[in-house]
Amino acid sequence: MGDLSDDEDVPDLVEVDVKKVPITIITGYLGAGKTTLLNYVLTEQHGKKIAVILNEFGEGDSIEKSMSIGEKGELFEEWLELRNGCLCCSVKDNGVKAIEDLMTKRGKFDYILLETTGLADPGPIASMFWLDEELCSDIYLDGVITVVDSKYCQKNLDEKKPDGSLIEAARQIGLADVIIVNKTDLIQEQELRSLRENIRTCNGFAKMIETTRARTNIDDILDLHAYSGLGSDKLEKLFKDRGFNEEVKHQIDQTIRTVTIDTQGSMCKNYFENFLQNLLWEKNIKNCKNQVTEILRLKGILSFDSEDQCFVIQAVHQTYDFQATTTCGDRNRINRFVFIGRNLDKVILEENLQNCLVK
Ligand SMILES: Nc1nc2c(ncn2[C@@H]2O[C@H](COP(=O)(O)OP(=O)(O)OP(=O)(O)O)[C@@H](O)[C@H]2O)c(=O)[nH]1
Ligand SMILES: [Zn+2]
Repeated sequence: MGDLSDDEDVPDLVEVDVKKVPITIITGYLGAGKTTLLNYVLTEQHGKKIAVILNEFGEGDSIEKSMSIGEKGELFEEWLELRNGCLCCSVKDNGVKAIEDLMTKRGKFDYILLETTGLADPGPIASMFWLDEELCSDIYLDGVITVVDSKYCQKNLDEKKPDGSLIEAARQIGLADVIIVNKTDLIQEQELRSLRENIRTCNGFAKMIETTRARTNIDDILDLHAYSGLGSDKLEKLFKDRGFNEEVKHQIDQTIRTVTIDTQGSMCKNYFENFLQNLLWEKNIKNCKNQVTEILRLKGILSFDSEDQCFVIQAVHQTYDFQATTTCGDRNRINRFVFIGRNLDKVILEENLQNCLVK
C-alpha cells in the first residue's frame, strides 16, 4: 500500500464496527438429511437469530423442499418466521447480493444456513460466497457441511456418469469441511466401518461426525472459520491429527482422493500462482495417464521468498486466496499442502511444487 501521509486531502478512515455474518452451506445427496439438520439446528437453543435459505440454483425439487421445511406446505418466496426467531426464505435470484438485500430489508441475522439442492455441485456456490475481504461484503463463508446418507452413500459414490464427469455425491464429499454421516441407525457396524474408511480416503481432512436424525453438537458445525480464520496453527494441527496413509503415488482410479505434500524451501510467488492457475483454471496438470487433475479443495501453508511470514493458501473450485499468518518465526520454510480431488498424481504434483521453489 502506498504512503499517503503527505496528502492533506485524504480524509481519516472511520472505523465502523461491521460484524460480518457467517454463512454455512449445507449440501448432501437427495434425502440425506439436510432439512432434518436444519430443523434440528433451529430447535436447539443457540441464542442466534438464524436465517435459513433454500437455494434454488439447481432447479428441480425446490417447491417440495420449501414445503418440507415449513411443515405446512407453504411456499417461501418471502420471509417466514421460524422458531427461535429465525427466518426462512428461498432465494431464487441466488447470490450474495440477493441475501444482502434481504438483510437490509429484514435486519441482520447472526447466522445464515444455506441448503443446496441434493443434486447441486457445491463448488461454484461455495466460491460465490467466499468473497475477498476487499469486497466488503456483509457475509462470509464459514464452511461447507455435507450430509451423507449412510445407507445409500456407497451406492451413490459408485455411480458413474456417462461422460465420465464426477458425480455430485463425490464432489459434495470432497468439498466438505464437515461430513455428517447420517442415518447410522439404518446400517450395521461393519458397513459403517467400511463407509467411514471410504469417506476418509476421499476427504482426509474434513471433520467426520456420525449421527441419527442429524443430531450433533452445534459447536462442531457452526463457526468453523474454515475459509477465513484458518490460521497456520489450526492447519498444522490438522496435518498432525490426520495421520492418514496414502501410498497411492500414481492414482489411476476415478475416485476422489486426498493427497498431502511437503516441500522445503521458499516458493517464488509468481511460479506458484502460475502453477495454481494451470491447475485450477487452465486445467492442464495431468496424471501419469494423461487424465486432467480436478481439484475440489486445496489448503496449505507456504513460504514465499519475498516474505518473512508464512501464508495460508485456500482454494475451492476455481477460486484461490492467500492469507498472511502471524505465527511463523521458527519454521524452516516448510510448505505443506493438501489436495482433494480426482486424478491427483502425487509424483507429478510434487514435481510441479518443486519447480516453484527458489533455487
Ligand atoms: N432412519 C432415519 N431417517 C432419517 C434420518 N435423518 C433423516 N431421516 C429421514 O430421511 C428423510 C429425508 O430427510 P431430509 O432431511 O428431508 O433430507 P434432505 O437431504 O433435506 O432431502 P432433499 O432436500 O429432498 O434432498 C426424511 O423422511 C427424514 O425423516 C436418520 O438418521 N435415520
Ligand atoms: Zn431438504
